[in-house]
Amino acid sequence: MNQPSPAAIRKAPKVLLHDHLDGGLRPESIVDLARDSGYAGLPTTDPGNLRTWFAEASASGSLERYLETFSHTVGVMQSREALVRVAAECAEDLADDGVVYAEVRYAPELHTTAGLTLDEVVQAVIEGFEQGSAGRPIKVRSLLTAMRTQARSREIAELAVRYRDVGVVGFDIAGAEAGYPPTRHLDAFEYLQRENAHFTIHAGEAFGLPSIWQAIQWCGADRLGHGVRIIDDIQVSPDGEPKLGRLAAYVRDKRIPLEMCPTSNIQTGAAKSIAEHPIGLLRRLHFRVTVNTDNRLMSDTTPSQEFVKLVETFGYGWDDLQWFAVNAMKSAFIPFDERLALINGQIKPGFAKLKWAGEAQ
Ligand SMILES: O=c1[nH]cnc2c1ncn2[C@H]1C[C@H](O)[C@@H](CO)O1
Ligand SMILES: [Zn+2]
Repeated sequence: MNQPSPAAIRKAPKVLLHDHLDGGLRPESIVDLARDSGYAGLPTTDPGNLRTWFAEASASGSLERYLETFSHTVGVMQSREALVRVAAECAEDLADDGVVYAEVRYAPELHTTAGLTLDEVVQAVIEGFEQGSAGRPIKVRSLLTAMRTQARSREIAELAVRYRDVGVVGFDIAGAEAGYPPTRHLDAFEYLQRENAHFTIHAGEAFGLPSIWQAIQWCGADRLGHGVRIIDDIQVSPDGEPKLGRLAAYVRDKRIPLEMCPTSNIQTGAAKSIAEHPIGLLRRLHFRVTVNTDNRLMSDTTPSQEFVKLVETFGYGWDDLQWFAVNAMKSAFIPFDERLALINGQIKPGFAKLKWAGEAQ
């Protein structure tokens, strides 16, 4: 079996569960949209400099500072046309990078300052994903996010349920984590559970175990956004023997998916480096780990790039990469039969072809 090169990783069928729509704009489009809409707040109107600006401004070591840069992307995503364009380009860029299935999230409440209704926002994004996916081997679905610092989670949860059969597959909360625990939005989560709806919660990124514990045991999260701090509940003895605390054991036993985003975690200070990122240990311990981008613009990354970094750092081979892709597909919020069809019809055959490329079968 050959080793995964960056070019081959790009061709591999990938699955993305944690990617923010307002964190993945093309710099060229931000400049265009700012000009068309009269948004005057950009730090520069040169697309190359803008790309560098986002990456540098996002690498402060603090989630709160990381989130400040979103004012510029959200600022140019206030019209139907802008949302359709950004969503279509998102689907195109992910398909170009070899992603076969993506759940892309955004907060509808952030896109209403120029007068769009929440429904109009959701419809525009669905339309954009459909446009960008047409004729490309990718399926893109929406997750609706409520901002945990605001008080609209129940309303957004209801919106997610209203659009569940036409492209929205789940719900999430995001934004500053410290001081805004998941239980603040318990009403929304209980509503979603009664509706048999799916949701993930950003937890264990900028706050520790209590946030993860609440997300799972109080709120009933199906998946964890990041969840890196679960490492605080795992002790490794000097001889390398791991000991899992009760919460870590629960997360592993229940196969709760961790939506890990290595580059973003380094920028926000949730991990020191790729080599020290908990993903290495969690993969070894067979947690249900998935690999994601979080914000391709702010983190100056792509799904392939995240895998390239992991291959370089941990020496992962094709079997590891396939394991991450299958884990992610199993954890998606689309129906079981559709997940199975993607695993057997696209992911496994795609990896088989790459693994043995150039070698006798
Ligand atoms: O990694 C993150 N943690 C918490 N909140 C985040 C992260 N990435 C993006 N967000 C916020 C900023 C966006 O405006 C919002 C909706 O996508 O979600
Ligand atoms: Zn995120």
